[in-house]
Amino acid sequence: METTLRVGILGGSGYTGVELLRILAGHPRAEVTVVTSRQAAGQPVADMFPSLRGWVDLEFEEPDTDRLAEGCDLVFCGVPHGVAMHQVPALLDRGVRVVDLSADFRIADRAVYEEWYKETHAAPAWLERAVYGLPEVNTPAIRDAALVANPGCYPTAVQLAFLPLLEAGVISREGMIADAKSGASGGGREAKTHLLLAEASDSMSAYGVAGHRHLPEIEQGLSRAAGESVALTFVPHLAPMIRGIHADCYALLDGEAGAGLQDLFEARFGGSPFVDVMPEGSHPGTRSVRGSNFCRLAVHRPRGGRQVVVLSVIDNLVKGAAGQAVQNMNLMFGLPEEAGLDTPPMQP
Ligand SMILES: NC(=O)C1=CN([C@@H]2O[C@H](COP(=O)(O)OP(=O)(O)OC[C@H]3O[C@@H](n4cnc5c(N)ncnc54)[C@H](OP(=O)(O)O)[C@@H]3O)[C@@H](O)[C@H]2O)C=CC1
Ligand SMILES: CC(=O)N[C@@H](CCC(=O)OP(=O)(O)O)C(=O)O
Repeated sequence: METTLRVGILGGSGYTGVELLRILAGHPRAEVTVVTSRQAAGQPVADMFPSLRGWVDLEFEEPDTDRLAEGCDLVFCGVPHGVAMHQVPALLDRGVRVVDLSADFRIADRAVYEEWYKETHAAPAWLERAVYGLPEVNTPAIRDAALVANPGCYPTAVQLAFLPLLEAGVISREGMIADAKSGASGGGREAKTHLLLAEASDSMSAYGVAGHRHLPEIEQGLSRAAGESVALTFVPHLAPMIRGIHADCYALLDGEAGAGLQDLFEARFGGSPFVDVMPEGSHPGTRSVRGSNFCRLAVHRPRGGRQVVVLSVIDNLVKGAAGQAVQNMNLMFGLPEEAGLDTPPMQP
């Protein structure tokens, strides 16, 4: 008889938490047994999120390591960075496998983490053992991992766009640019002035141009793919939408390598169920992936010149967070990679 995986969500009242609950409600082999929130402890989940009435019959609980360790085979950690590194090791020590959605275990080099996150890392030994959870790169290691560091939303969109080009060595290491726009849910559910409707809607603004904390994570992934250090100019924007990331990724081709770019991308992602390489010259919108775990890519080479432009769209809460986390869970427990995730995007 097939067993059901018992799953906990630490930080279940946030945007990634409720997205995990939505996805897992339709998962054939996993059941959420514990969901935590300090502020909503004792409150039925469906009272806070009426969208889950009839699907989730649980109450939020205070975060408690014993309860999570006894009730769960795997815990998704959806708490802020700087918090996760204090809570994850105790679960791992109890034999629970963890997918951490925060940034705390994504950057292998402790000094780089501490420089960008302005925190002393509380669990450096686990930093070394964590597996970076981009399945399109790391599937074998993810299968065996105790701790998976789920990638950030911008890093997912940007890395998938550049990986085939770097792995094949067809672009210059100079002048790589990622110009990316994110929906407001990327900023989390906590009240923040710049995310108020009257601030974020009907306007768009760049931020973090001098250095966003996702830059070292993206450069780490791109450098691993290239086999040498890669630098990037990364400009994130807050866009007037709720979900979605649209990343325009620019690079200069080396020599005459451009002719087979479409074939290169199709071959690279031929075995990746959640990466869709669209017909050459397509313009995918964020709506084409909304609510789904897909990344859609479109390769352009304007006027047949040296410039290559790869458009990459994801839903920040799904392929950029909760969906990718479930994809990682599926790999860790030998389940079909698409389990719980094989639903089409929402249109409109
Ligand atoms: N939003 C997005 O698109 C993405 C987010 N992420 C990352 O995923 C994580 C969760 O993000 P998101 O859901 O947006 O964040 P939210 O701010 O929406 O939710 C945070 C959750 O963590 C809980 N929490 C906060 N502080 C603590 C604490 N000290 N101890 C225990 N629980 C705590 C909150 O509940 P309570 O305060 O009631 O305990 C809440 O459930 C973050 O690390 C984020 O950076 C990653 C990729 C994309
Ligand atoms: C629009 C917005 O504010 N986006 C967030 C990034 C999203 C996120 O949660 O990043 P981590 O996964 O690394 O935590 C930001 O720029 O900080």
